[in-house]
Amino acid sequence: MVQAESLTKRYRKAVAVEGLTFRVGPGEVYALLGPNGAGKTTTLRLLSTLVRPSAGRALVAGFDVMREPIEVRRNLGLVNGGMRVYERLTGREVLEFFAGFYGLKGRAFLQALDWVVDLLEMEETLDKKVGEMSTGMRQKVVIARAILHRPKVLLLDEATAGLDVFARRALLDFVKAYRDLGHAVIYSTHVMGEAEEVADRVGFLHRGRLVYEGSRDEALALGEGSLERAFVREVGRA
Ligand SMILES: Nc1ncnc2c1ncn2[C@@H]1O[C@H](COP(=O)(O)OP(=O)(O)OP(=O)(O)O)[C@@H](O)[C@H]1O
Repeated sequence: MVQAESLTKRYRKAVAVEGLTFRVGPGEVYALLGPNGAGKTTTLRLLSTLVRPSAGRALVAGFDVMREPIEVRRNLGLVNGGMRVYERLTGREVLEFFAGFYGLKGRAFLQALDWVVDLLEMEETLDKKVGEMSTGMRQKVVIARAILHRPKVLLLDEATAGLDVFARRALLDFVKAYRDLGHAVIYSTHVMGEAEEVADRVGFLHRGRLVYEGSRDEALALGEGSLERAFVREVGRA
């Protein structure tokens, strides 16, 4: 579902991502782990066609991010921590607005709406203004608008930032549920405990390079039960 080969992004003064090669299959959560500045956000921006690679290539659902950006976007959902939502609209209005971008109108929109409302248990957000919602409700609206078109690939970038314990729980459960529908999920975070829970495989990013990749269980064994220990050990060796 996602295939990156020697993916590289250089800025004038910095190399954000260098020679990344990894794959994520259907029904798999791949956790991209690294501290701030490791290159996680840049990797997700490259995959979502928001920035162009300096070298290498990436395919999303079989489409090339450089040559077929529209098809890539059609097959992709992106959730950032701290995404803003129009405060004056209700949940339903936000979703209707975004559905328009995906060409979901009339019956198709209502079907998509039913589907996300069921999946995210967000009935109560539909007639409420975003400005009057709890952070957990807002987060559901943010996720719902990212998946209305049922993307095969879902990218989450520090998506639990600023969430309380209930909202975080709901998000982690949603990630697993979305994976169980057979979709590919890339979960980027610096919070190792979250990856321990949701990841099938993990990749450790350090200064733009993938320094380790393995199944969650392999990584846990490497760190004697702790991903954080495994991370520190592998980064130390790199
Ligand atoms: N537009 C840009 N121009 C110049 N340098 C950039 C740009 N975007 C990112 N970088 C640099 O690339 C490196 C990786 O940044 P990136 O945001 O991808 O890291 P990250 O792992 O997502 O960290 P964070 O969690 O802080 O966003 C950093 O050194 C950053 O300063």
